[in-house]
Order: sequence, then structure tokens, then C-alpha cells
Amino acid sequence: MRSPLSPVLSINGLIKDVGPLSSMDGRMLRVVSGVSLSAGRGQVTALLGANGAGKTTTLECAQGLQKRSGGSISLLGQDPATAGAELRSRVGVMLQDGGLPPSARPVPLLRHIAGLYAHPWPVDDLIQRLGIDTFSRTTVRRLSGGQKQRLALAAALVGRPEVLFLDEPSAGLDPQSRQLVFELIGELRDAGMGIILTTHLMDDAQRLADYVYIIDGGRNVAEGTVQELLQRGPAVDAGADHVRTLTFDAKPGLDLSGVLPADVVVLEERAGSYTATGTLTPRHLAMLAEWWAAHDVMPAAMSLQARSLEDVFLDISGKDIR
Ligand SMILES: Nc1ncnc2c1ncn2[C@@H]1O[C@H](COP(=O)(O)OP(=O)(O)OP(=O)(O)O)[C@@H](O)[C@H]1O
Repeated sequence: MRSPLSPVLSINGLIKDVGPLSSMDGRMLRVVSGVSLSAGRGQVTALLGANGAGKTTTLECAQGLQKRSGGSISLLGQDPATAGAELRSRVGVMLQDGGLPPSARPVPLLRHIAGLYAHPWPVDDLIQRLGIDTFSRTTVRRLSGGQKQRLALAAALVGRPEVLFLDEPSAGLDPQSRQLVFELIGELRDAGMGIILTTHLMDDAQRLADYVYIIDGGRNVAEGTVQELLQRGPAVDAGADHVRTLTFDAKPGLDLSGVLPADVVVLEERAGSYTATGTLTPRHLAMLAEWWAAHDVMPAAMSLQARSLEDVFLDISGKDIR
């Protein structure tokens, strides 16, 4: 386990048993079997794992929402199982099901929560940043999944937490909202917040995380930066027909349609960051370079990857569905 310079969360050998379960003849079920991790200030730490891996249970124990059966947890230097309101006021939590009162309307709800804090984030700013003004008159129960998700994020942020927990932050978000939420997460990280998120989406981890813990069957199975994890596993034969992704940064809004054959998928993943994915050959690279030369485009950064985090994840945790 790595040791960040300024940890906001350290978990050591977490055990969580649930039950007794009638489906198991009254026995207990161990759903987390010794997970250890640490998360730093000013970093996004991702817990990546398949459905049922134990991610939510781990984070709920870390937040003090579930009682652990064993191991130790330190959140901002305190044990969340015994800490009081002072610790809770320094921690923001966005849960998978939102946990918001169904009959509340977004703006009064946010103003109410802001009233509980001495130095809240200006509510109007949050409303504007997360596009909440477009559904401000709708009650929580009638909001779409993505709207609920954005409101839950605003509610988690309104107290200006030092640590932010996000359970599946991009669930239900359309591409525009996802972009908005990802940009905000990046800004919060740069401002020094410690952000811990769970996801089963490799793409989220690849785009957001400074450090990734892969959890499977309630245990740690791998960890590292995305780059470190991508270097794991079987070396890719440089000459073989592998699907590769070329990533490059250049000025936003380039119209790359028709530059490469249709079997290579070219996307502007976010403003000014492009990917070309397919069975790339040197000829494809030359076509792209010719287009750059003709349009006076000089990429600011460029990389070619033969494996995705998804490949690494499937290598480590197997291909069986959970
Ligand atoms: N109270 C409980 N009773 C029975 N099983 C439980 C209980 N709580 C958790 N589990 C089981 O423990 C496992 C871990 O659940 P958890 O919600 O932590 O997984 P997860 O990694 O967050 O999954 P997902 O990505 O689907 O949200 C699952 O198999 C779940 O069914």
C-alpha cells in the first residue's frame, strides 16, 4: 500500500461480516476480507471493482455509516466509528442512491444544508456550476437519475468538505453532465481536497484517478497509478494486430472526420484531448501526421497504448460475471 504525504484516509485490514443470513443457515457472510488502502489530500483515489466486490461496503465503513467487524480506519486522523459531528462536518458524501428527501425541491434543500455550516460554499455558485437551475422547481422524487446525481454532488459539497466520497459518480450522467462533473472533480482535487471514489467503469478511473486500488471478492488484488497498472501483465507484441489507442492533446474542436478509415474510431474525449482507437498501423499514424502538417497542428502530448485499464482489470479479476 502506498503512503501519501498527507493522508486523509487510511484503512488497514478492514473486515466486514454481515448477517446472520437465513440463506446461509444463519451464518455470517464475510463481504470485506482485509482491505487496506490510503488516500491523500489533493488526490483522486479510486476503488475499482466489479459488482459486489465490496467497494461500497468499504467506503461506508470508512464514513462511519456501517460498523466494521475488524481492522482499523483513520479518517482525518479520527476513527469514524466513534467520531462525532465535528468529523462529519469535514466530510462530504455522495451516496449511490442519493439519500435526498423525496419531496424537497433542489434550491431550498441546498440552502437548508448550507445553513448548517459556518462557511458554506455559495449555493448560487453550486447551482450554476452543476446546472441545477434547469430543474430547480422539480421535487427530488421526479428528478432524472443524472439530475439527482448532480444535486447529490452539490449537497455533498455545500459544506466545503476536506474529504469527498463519491460512490459511482458518473452513474446516470449524460456526456455533458459527466464532463461538467469531471471538470469540477479535477478543480476540487487541485484545490487540495482528498477525493475517494468507487467505480466499476475503467474509463472513469483512467480519466480521474491519481491512484487506483482494484478490489475483488472483498480483497485488494492490485494497486498503482493508471500508468503503472497499464504496464502490468503480458507484454504486447509490437508487430501483431492489436487494438491500440493513440491519445493526443491539441487545440480543441478539430474536425478529424474522414482523416482515418472508418474502422478507426476518433473521439474528442474532452476539450482538446483526442483518441483514435482501432487496429492502428504505421500507415494510420502517417495519415494523421500528414493531416496535422497540412493544418499546422502540433500535438502538445501524444501516447500510444496497447492495453486499456479494462484489459488489466479483466486479466486480474477474471472474466466471470459477478
Ligand atoms: N447486509 C447484507 N446482506 C447480505 N449481503 C450483503 C450485505 N451487504 C453487502 N452484501 C454483499 O456484499 C457484497 C459487496 O457489496 P458492495 O455493495 O460493497 O459491493 P460493490 O463493490 O459496491 O458493488 P456495486 O459495484 O455493485 O455497487 C455483495 O455481494 C453484496 O451482495
